[in-house]
Amino acid sequence: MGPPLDVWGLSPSLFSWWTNRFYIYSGLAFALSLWICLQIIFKKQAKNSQENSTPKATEDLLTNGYITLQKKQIFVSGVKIFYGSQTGTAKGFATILAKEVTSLDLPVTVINLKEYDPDDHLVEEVTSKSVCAFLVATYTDGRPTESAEWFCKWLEEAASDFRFGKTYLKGMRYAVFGLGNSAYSNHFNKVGKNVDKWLWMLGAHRVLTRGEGDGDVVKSKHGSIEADFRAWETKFISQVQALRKGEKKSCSGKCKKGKCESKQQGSEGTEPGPHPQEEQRHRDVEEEEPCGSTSEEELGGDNSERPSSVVDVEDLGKIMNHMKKEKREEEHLEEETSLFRGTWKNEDGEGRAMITPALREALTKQGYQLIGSHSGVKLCRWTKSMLRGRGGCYKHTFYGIESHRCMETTPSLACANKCVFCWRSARCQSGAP
Ligand SMILES: Cc1cc2nc3c(=O)[nH]c(=O)nc-3n(C[C@H](O)[C@H](O)[C@H](O)COP(=O)(O)O)c2cc1C
Repeated sequence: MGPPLDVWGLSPSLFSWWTNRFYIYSGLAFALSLWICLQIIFKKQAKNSQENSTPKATEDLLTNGYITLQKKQIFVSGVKIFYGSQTGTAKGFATILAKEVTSLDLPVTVINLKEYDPDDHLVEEVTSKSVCAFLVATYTDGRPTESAEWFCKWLEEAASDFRFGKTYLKGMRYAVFGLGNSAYSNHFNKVGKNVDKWLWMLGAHRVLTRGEGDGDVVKSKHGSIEADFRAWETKFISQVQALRKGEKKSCSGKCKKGKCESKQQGSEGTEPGPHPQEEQRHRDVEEEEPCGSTSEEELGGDNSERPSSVVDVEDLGKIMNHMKKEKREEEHLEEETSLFRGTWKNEDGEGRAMITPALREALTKQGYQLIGSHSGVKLCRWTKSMLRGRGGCYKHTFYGIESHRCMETTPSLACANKCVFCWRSARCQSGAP
């Protein structure tokens, strides 16, 4: 028994509170935790409803009382339409296409190739996020229009110049529509084919198979050059819409050989894939998937690789056998070669080294003997040819010069010109001092 109430001077109610204090404390603690839980739930609900009420890409999120601006990702910033026209057909098509693109609410620029300097501006397309459409006509002997002459010349040279490399235009997205007439069977649409091929060789990403406009109404795929263009234009617009949403069409295997450029390049690999419904929609619109296969086939090579700019004929067999390995090495070599212009130093840290480890490895593999860090030398392939009884080079055949006894050299590995064929070595071969 505890002491009597009077002893503590407590009233009976206070006493009962005191004896039941444990239950009262527990009750209070429970009520407090319940209140906290409810607060958390209400806050979460409020946040969710706010998130759902505004599109994710454009919303300004209220977080902890601070406004955070979330950037909208732009997949296509606009469309640039380049045309090479003589009698106005390509120009007219460019105007029609521009109107269609404008209706998508996308900025569009129509550019006459005559007023465009690829040397200054083409590389901008790598980062511009534009989609470039080329509408180019073919003229006599497969030549471009006067207005597109310089552009084509530049592109052709760049595509075969290893200094530009196979990734010069990586990131650029393009589609080509060629205008021609199949009556000129030998050169039908040659300019369109070439522009498509050269851009591809420079690493640009073809977003749509090349369109071929045929002025011969009998042979034209859609009945006329205008109909050919309309069919291509529909595909192009559909493709731009898909790209704009950040979609990347997958290959359904409809393209030739079942190969899809989008798979090979992977340059847009970060972009999310298409929704099944969207994909179906595109299939409905298109006769074939917009994956490019043209240039790869024209070049007759493995689709997985762009053609190499420098191929030693003697090593062709080996190169073919080790295509992928070579490609990796060439990229490495390209990287290392660019160091000549910059900061690479030799092992002693003195001045610029003339040969990098990667270049050394590549040249050794091609059969060159390296001299110091500056030169390379290799037995002329005609020497082997002569020894095998297969004849010598033209200098021997025509002029009796025993050039096969000479050695093919790369006089200076540090030469800034990087000519594909070195005339100094040619002089050496011909026996000149
Ligand atoms: C003189 C002349 C030569 C042509 N040569 C070719 C040719 O070699 N290959 C080809 O596919 N089309 C050739 N064509 C067809 C044109 O490419 C075709 O008419 C095209 O639509 C012209 O486009 P443009 O009006 O924009 O200049 C030639 C047309 C003309 C008038």
